[in-house]
Amino acid sequence: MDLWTSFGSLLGLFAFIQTIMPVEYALGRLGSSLFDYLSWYNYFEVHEIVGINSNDLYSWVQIYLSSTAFTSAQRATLCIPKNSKKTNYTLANSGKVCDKFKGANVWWQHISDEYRQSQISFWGERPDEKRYYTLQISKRDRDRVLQDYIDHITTQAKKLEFLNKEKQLYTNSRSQHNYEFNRKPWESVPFEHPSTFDTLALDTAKKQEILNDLQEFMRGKEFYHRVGRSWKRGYLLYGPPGTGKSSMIAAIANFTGYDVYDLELTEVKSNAELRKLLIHTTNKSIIVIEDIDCSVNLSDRAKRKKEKTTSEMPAKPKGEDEESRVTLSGLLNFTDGLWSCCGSERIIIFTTNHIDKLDPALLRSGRMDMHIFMSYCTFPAFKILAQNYLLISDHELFPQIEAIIDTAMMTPADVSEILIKKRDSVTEDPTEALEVLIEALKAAKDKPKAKEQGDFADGSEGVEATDMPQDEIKEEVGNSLADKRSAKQQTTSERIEKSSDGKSDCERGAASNQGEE
Ligand SMILES: Nc1ncnc2c1ncn2[C@@H]1O[C@H](COP(=O)(O)OP(=O)(O)OP(=O)(O)O)[C@@H](O)[C@H]1O
Repeated sequence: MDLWTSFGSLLGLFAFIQTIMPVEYALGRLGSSLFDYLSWYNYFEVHEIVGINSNDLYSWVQIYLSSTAFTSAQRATLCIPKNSKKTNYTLANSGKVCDKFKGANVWWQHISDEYRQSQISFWGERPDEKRYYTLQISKRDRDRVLQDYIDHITTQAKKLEFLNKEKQLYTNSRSQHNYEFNRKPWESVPFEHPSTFDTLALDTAKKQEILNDLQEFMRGKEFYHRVGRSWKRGYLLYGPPGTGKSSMIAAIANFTGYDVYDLELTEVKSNAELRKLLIHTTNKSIIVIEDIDCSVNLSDRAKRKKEKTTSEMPAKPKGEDEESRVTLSGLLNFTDGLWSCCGSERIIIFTTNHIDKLDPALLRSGRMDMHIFMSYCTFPAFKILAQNYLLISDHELFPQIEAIIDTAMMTPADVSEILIKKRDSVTEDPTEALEVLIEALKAAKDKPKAKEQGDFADGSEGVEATDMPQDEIKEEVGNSLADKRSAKQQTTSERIEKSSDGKSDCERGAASNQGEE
């Protein structure tokens, strides 16, 4: 009798439920609950949209599943997104893949449902797409691996996203007019420079030292935090034109995967604008100021003060120009002032052909942590170029080249130029290319005398070598004396394009920024 009473009550309850929800729905829910209860597995849905917001986890899962390990899926969607060269791989609708984590098997399925939006828009009711992933995991493994697995997916996806991200090359160079209206401090294009540490002609030990330094820096988050320093590193690249300073920057960008901000200092009107530019750079980036000696008047303050007192020129009223242009102190604040800490994992690179012109304050450790001398082409550097351009690692003419290359003082750019013209010999015999190079090296060896007399074949003039004492330079940069000599000697061989007013771009850039102190 009791049984019949209970059955009657159940029917009553069922009738009541039926009045408030459709019967198919009730049966469907009942069926799926029963299925969930009896199944060996748990199912988790990761929706693309939660409420009105996009779900980050959906994107991470998508990136994670698109990694090559998952090309085992039977159904996949392939596409090449606009502005990308890489093929994107995603699970097709209802496509399923299996993954393994900590000994457990998990299955992912991608579902894409079309459904009618409940809201009536201006155009009437319209179908929309509801996309989500279903994660299937055995109940036995769920508590043991689920949280770790989700963390693993997020970490891996972030890494993949960073590696696959197209690097950008930013510049602040634009007219004042645009700047006022745009209010966008940087503009960018995809960064596609092919230079890498493999193609860079540089002594192996020096190359390795730089690579180690970069690696230490990139995994130094804990370290920088522990010692209370902001996570940034400064490199000063100096040496004659054509020794690979720009190529080195590109190689660093390709190695780290960081975006490059090429800061055109002559376009920056004030310290405040410089600060604004700095704030608008992202983490994991390289901020470059090329030819820094040409951008602002950064010559040694002590020297300039001395020059001022000996000259009869009346001093400018204090602060007259401070607000209207970038000053040395503004630049120093940019590199290690309070505002420089507003981001992390940043590399600042300055390049110069005239290290002797820079104020020592700019060179001190903490600002420029590593001073890298880009030298004339040495024999080990030549061997890298020979490998790149002629695909040879040895040749019977190599000893001849080794004997004269150091005294010839030829830049890697000049050597590359000769080898590139003779690249046809790759398919035949590289001997002709090497013979032409030997002739050029011999000619270059005899050239310094002519250079000192300003007797350039192309009509450009040599520049006065600096009178800065060697021990002073050595103290500043801590590199070998011989290297410094070469760095200074390059000033005599530098080619500067003269315009009709007789001034070089460098001279004009520096002149426009003079008198800031
Ligand atoms: N060390 C190098 N390794 C490989 N290629 C080099 C090297 N140096 C120069 N080159 C070649 O010469 C070209 C010019 O070099 P790059 O612009 O990097 O020199 P730079 O020192 O930055 O010159 P500048 O001071 O005039 O800007 C490069 O495109 C590259 O082909």
